[in-house]
Amino acid sequence: MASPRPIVAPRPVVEIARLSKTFGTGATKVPALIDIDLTIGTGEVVGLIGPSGSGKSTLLNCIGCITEPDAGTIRLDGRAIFDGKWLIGDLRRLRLETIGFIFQFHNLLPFLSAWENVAIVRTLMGESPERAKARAMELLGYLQVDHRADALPSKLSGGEAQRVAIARALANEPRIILADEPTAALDSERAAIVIDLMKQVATERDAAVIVVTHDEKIFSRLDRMVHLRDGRIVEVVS
Ligand SMILES: Nc1ncnc2c1ncn2[C@@H]1O[C@H](COP(=O)(O)OP(=O)(O)OP(=O)(O)O)[C@@H](O)[C@H]1O
Repeated sequence: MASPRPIVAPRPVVEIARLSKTFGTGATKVPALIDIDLTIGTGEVVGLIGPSGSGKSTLLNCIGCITEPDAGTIRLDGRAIFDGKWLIGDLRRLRLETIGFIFQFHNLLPFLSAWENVAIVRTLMGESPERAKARAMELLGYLQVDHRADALPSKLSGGEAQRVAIARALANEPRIILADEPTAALDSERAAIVIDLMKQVATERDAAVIVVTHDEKIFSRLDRMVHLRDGRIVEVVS
């Protein structure tokens, strides 16, 4: 009999303090994030909610080390990443090792099969092609889409493509999964399955999942909803 999974207290994976970001200068100045404080732990699926232009994508991109904040601090998986400036020289490698990205329109490479789209992440990390394929097949199996491993993205349904995209986001065993409108192209049932899968991934793999979404049909499945308005957190609903 398999031994039960030990109960582990959540630990912070994303720690943000007083984070600010302004785009442009002078008359075109836009404060996109103002004094953001947010801590997200293992096992959590957190939604970033708010009207268009409220700063959701900017916050996701700062956590993903794609956009450089102006001020504040970011710690990812216990490591200081930003403190008024980047503290890590190779941000590309940091992203490759720590973060999995999932996008609205899955962003799979159209000329690679489902398994190749997943395996490429492992080969970029230096793994041999054989091992990378084996790992890709395992992840596609975990997401119950391995029967479509040889299909090109254009031949996958929306739900299948999003599962492959999640498998790809997991390929580097990230502690942090960032998803930008991952369910916008899916119907209610498939959207619910995708969010439940993310919750399963967060719990089983000690990861934190952050989802930017306008999709009201998934709100009830999120552990926490962080509401942004004009660059500030105005409400957090658990
Ligand atoms: N690269 C940029 N250059 C200038 N302004 C920007 C840039 N990116 C975002 N902004 C501005 O920063 C503010 C926050 O934008 P952001 O994209 O984070 O909002 P959002 O909540 O994700 O919006 P949406 O729901 O429409 O995607 C907006 O006023 C936007 O116009």
